[in-house]
Amino acid sequence: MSLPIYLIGARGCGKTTIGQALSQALGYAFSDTDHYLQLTTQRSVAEIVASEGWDSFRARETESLRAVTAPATVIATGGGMVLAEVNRRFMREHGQVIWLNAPSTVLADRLERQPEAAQRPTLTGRPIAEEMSDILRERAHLYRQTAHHEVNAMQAPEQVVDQILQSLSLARAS
Ligand SMILES: Nc1ncnc2c1ncn2[C@@H]1O[C@H](COP(=O)(O)OP(=O)(O)OP(=O)(O)O)[C@@H](O)[C@H]1O
Ligand SMILES: O=C(O)C1=C[C@@H](O)[C@@H](O)[C@H](O)C1
Ligand SMILES: [Mg+2]
Repeated sequence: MSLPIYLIGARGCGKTTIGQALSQALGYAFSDTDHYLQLTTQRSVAEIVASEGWDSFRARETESLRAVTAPATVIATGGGMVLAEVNRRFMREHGQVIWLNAPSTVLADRLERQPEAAQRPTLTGRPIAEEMSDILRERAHLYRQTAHHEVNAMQAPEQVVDQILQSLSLARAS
């Protein structure tokens, strides 16, 4: 049985972009916990947070992780999935976990180009460059301790996918 592959990392590191390409390369299904929540609630992340608050969003996020977990599936997780110990343990126990790592300056640049504010509401109210620097400082150790493999997410998407395949000793399906 092929274990699920979880992609973790901060906003803008490419979990959705790389996850879709990786799933195609492997012939796996693709799921995204943020998209799953959007579909099942018919609300954006920003709307859920505005009406219920972050704690409720985080609880829903934990449910979404369990709901999308399936064999032969690449799962793009929300940037804050690693905050809860229960989520960190679940991912390590149920699959292979990949951290897409890039400096905060690169992440902030990508998010400035494509903010998608409905799915990425501000976490701190601070300018994006400062926020991403703070977020990585707070979370880097959680991404590191949760991941089985760390991949350089500054490379072109095709190279990121190849590095993940090499890390997992998996060949491309085609
Ligand atoms: N390796 C890459 N090189 C250049 N640009 C990239 C790369 N990966 C992703 N991007 C771009 O960065 C932006 C954010 O990517 P994406 O939405 O996949 O990130 P994410 O990790 O899923 O973010 P979130 O946690 O907010 O869902 C997109 O505009 C995407 O095209
Ligand atoms: O880094 C975070 O805490 C978040 C990342 C996004 O994927 C969304 O899950 C949400 O905007 C929160
Ligand atoms: Mg995403």
